[in-house]
Amino acid sequence: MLKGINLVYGYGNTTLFEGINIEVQPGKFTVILGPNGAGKTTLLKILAGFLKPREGTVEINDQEIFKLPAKKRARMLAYVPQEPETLRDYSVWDTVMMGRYPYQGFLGLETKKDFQGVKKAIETVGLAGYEERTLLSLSGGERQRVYLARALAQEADYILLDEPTNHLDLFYQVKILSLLKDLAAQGKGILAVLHDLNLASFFADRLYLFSEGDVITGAAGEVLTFENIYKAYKEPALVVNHPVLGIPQVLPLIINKSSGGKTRVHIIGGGGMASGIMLRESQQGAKISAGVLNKSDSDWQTAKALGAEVVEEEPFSPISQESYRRLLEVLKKADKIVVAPVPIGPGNLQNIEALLEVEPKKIFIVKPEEMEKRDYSGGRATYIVNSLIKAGAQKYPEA
Ligand SMILES: Nc1ncnc2c1ncn2[C@@H]1O[C@H](COP(=O)(O)OP(=O)(O)OP(=O)(O)O)[C@@H](O)[C@H]1O
Repeated sequence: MLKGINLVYGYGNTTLFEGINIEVQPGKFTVILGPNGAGKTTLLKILAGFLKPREGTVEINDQEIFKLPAKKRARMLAYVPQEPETLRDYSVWDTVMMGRYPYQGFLGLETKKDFQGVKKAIETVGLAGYEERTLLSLSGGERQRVYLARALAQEADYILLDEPTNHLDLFYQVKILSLLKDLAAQGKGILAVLHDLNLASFFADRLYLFSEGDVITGAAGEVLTFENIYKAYKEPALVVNHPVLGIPQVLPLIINKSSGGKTRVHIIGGGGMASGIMLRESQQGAKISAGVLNKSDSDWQTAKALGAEVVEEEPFSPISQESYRRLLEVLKKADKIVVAPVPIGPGNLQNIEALLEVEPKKIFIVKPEEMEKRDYSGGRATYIVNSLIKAGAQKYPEA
């Protein structure tokens, strides 16, 4: 196991992070995420033994990394930088051969094993035929694969990589991350700094998300939540569960937030049924509100991400008197109220009952003809909706 224990670091008088603990397990693919300048590269360099922390220590297989002789350390741990500070124009072959240095004696004589290791590493990253090319003649993505090949040739137990995909096209990103995942499956401990939350969600066994000088850790489903992402990046994003893979996928908001609009649209939803409507109304310039929604519900996340006013309750809690009072206030302010095609159980029944207190003409119901099918309130919701329609409520137009 590679462990960073109670790490404290800062440059000059500043403190970048304090008391960080991180574990890289053999057989696992671990990923560090976080905003620009959070300290990801710094942490990686500390774990690789290149920077000494102000406090805390790094242990590799129970030995303190800073006490290990360089060659021994290099047999245990390989580091793949983003781009080395000074780039000498070595050939691809010679660069990858540098990975064999920890196995070579004083005279640096290359053995058959070194030769085979380099050849195999170059093939693995898809650069066979490039052996004689020099680094400066390569594209950024090809160069990145050379550094990865050098780390593979090093045959270390742990591979630490700083943004190994940042120059790669989407398909090479997936290829390289799949390769790292395979290496983890073969028993290596892989730690990579990534920026792409969705690829991290797919590939990582464990995530560390830098957030306000600390790290949030766990599996993708635990770390990549609306709240954690907002806390770390100070930006709202939609987090949706991938329908097939069942992992979180993060969509940055590249649409208008709802703050500027004049028309107030309130949306009653839940369970993701209202997210599309919220996005549509928001894009059309409405100032939206939503609720009552349970916190962390996917519609709640969307509403929050869009900057909507949300009447909210704790997860799985019924609507309290206070929330109901707030709901009525928000409904009265709204110019338009949209009822999404949600199943109506006891919680949402109160949302529907509240509609009896507002002007029916401003109510729009999605697929009212299917109301009965999703009514789990013993017919009460259908009765209310039908009477609202009689009094002037309308069908919400399909997108
Ligand atoms: N040698 C240095 N001297 C002073 N400040 C530094 C030094 N190296 C990094 N920093 C600062 O420390 C902070 C963290 O840098 P680091 O490179 O670890 O961040 P990062 O999370 O990897 O960022 P990015 O996502 O932009 O690559 C940044 O504000 C950076 O400017």
